[in-house]
Order: sequence, then C-alpha cells, then structure tokens
Amino acid sequence: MLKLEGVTAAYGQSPVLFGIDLEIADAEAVTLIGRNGVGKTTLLRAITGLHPVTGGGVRLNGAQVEREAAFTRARSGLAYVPQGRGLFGHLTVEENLLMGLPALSGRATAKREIPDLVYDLFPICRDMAGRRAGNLSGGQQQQVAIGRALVTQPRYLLLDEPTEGIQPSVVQEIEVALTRIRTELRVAVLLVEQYLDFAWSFADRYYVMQKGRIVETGATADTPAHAVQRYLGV
Ligand SMILES: Nc1ncnc2c1ncn2[C@@H]1O[C@H](COP(=O)(O)OP(=O)(O)OP(=O)(O)O)[C@@H](O)[C@H]1O
Repeated sequence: MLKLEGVTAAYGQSPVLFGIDLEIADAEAVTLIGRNGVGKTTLLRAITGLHPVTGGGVRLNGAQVEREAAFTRARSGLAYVPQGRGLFGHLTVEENLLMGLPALSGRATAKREIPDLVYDLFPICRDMAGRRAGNLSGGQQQQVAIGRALVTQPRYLLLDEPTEGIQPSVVQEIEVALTRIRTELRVAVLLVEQYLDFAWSFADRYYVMQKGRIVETGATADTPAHAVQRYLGV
C-alpha cells in the first residue's frame, strides 16, 4: 500500500499542496485528474522524493519514506515516468533502459539485466535498441520511458500524462501494456491524465484535484467520466 497523509508542499514561500490524503492498494489502478497547474506533477514528485514535502507523511508498505532520498524510494519499489518522458535523447534506447538498473542494486535477489518482459510488453525497446531515443516518435519514446521504469522492477508506477501528444493507436497499445503490467506483474499504477476516456477505461478509482486539494474521489465504475469533466474545463 502507498499512502499519503496530509501531504503539503511549496515552491519557496508559495504553498502548492494543502494536505493531500490518497492511497493506492497493491496492483490497483488509480487516476488523478485536474486542470493544468493544480499541483498534480508536484504531488507525483513529492511521492517519489524529487520535491520535498513541508508536512504530512508518505508511507510505502508501512514505512515512512517522506524524508528518504528519491533513489532510496526507487529501491523500495517506486518508479516514475515524468511528463515529457525524461529520456536522454542523445543516448540509445538500450542505454536509456540500462539507466533503470542502479535502482536494483539494493536488492540482492534481483537479476541485473533488462527483464525479457520489458521487450515483450514493448517490442520497440528491442527493435530500436540501437537508435537514439531523441529520434523516436512521441509514442515510441513513451513506451521506452515506461519500459525503463519497469527495469527497476517497481511495485508502484507513477505516470504523468503518458498520452500527451500521442496518436490514438499508440494510446491503445499503451493501455494494453499498462493493463498487463497491473494484472500480470501486479504493479499498482497512479496515472495523472487529462484524457478522461483513457483514464476511466484504465483506472479502478479516481481522485480529482483542485488548487492543491483533493476535492472528490470515487470508483470510476460508479461515476461516468462526463460527471467529472467540469473539473477539467471545456
Ligand atoms: N519550479 C517551480 N517553481 C515555482 N512554481 C512552480 C514550479 N513548478 C510548478 N509551479 C507552480 O506550482 C503549481 C502546481 O504546478 P504543477 O506542475 O504541479 O501542476 P499540474 O497540475 O501538474 O499542472 P500541469 O498539468 O500543467 O503539469 C502551479 O501553480 C505552478 O505554476
């Protein structure tokens, strides 16, 4: 279980997150939606340790991790795919994938190689292994970025707007892969997403954020997507 309790964060003197409570069970798919600028990216970065919290707690499998460094949290099973994918464009696809391996160094049992499953889920990672990541299409880069996150063998995968700027056929492929990641690998997914149809089709539960606060939560099966559309504007 990943659990946030009253998480607050700020940029300098400006508070951005005001007491966020949120939880994700093992292998659960949860989506976090809200307009631009409400604090979604900051929240993901606070969970991963890339942005400091000013208060509240982040619990990962029962352990308080809000003061732990990002690499420690990665070793404990948190993986993050940032908005814009965060690949190294001048490095090859394979070199980008290998970047995920250091996160395994704390786990004696882990095999320090790219798991076959990454290639199985995203064949592009093998087919384009020697190509510079920067030369791939947006959709291909997104698949490599998720593949790299999986190399760390996470229990929780945090994704920031993976469908942004990606053509619909690739969005579908990504959804199929994410569903397999959940059901076959039993990895929980927290998906920040503006594309509601995708978010609703994928996630079991949702949280809505407004101005740094969670204002609504529920099961996607109980709430039609159009009922939350107003939170995203037109
Ligand atoms: N580096 C920064 N320095 C100062 N303020 C920032 C910084 N990054 C974000 N902010 C501000 O913090 C607030 C939350 O931003 P954040 O990026 O977390 O929102 P978001 O919901 O992810 O939006 P988007 O969908 O546009 O990424 C915004 O008001 C933004 O302007």
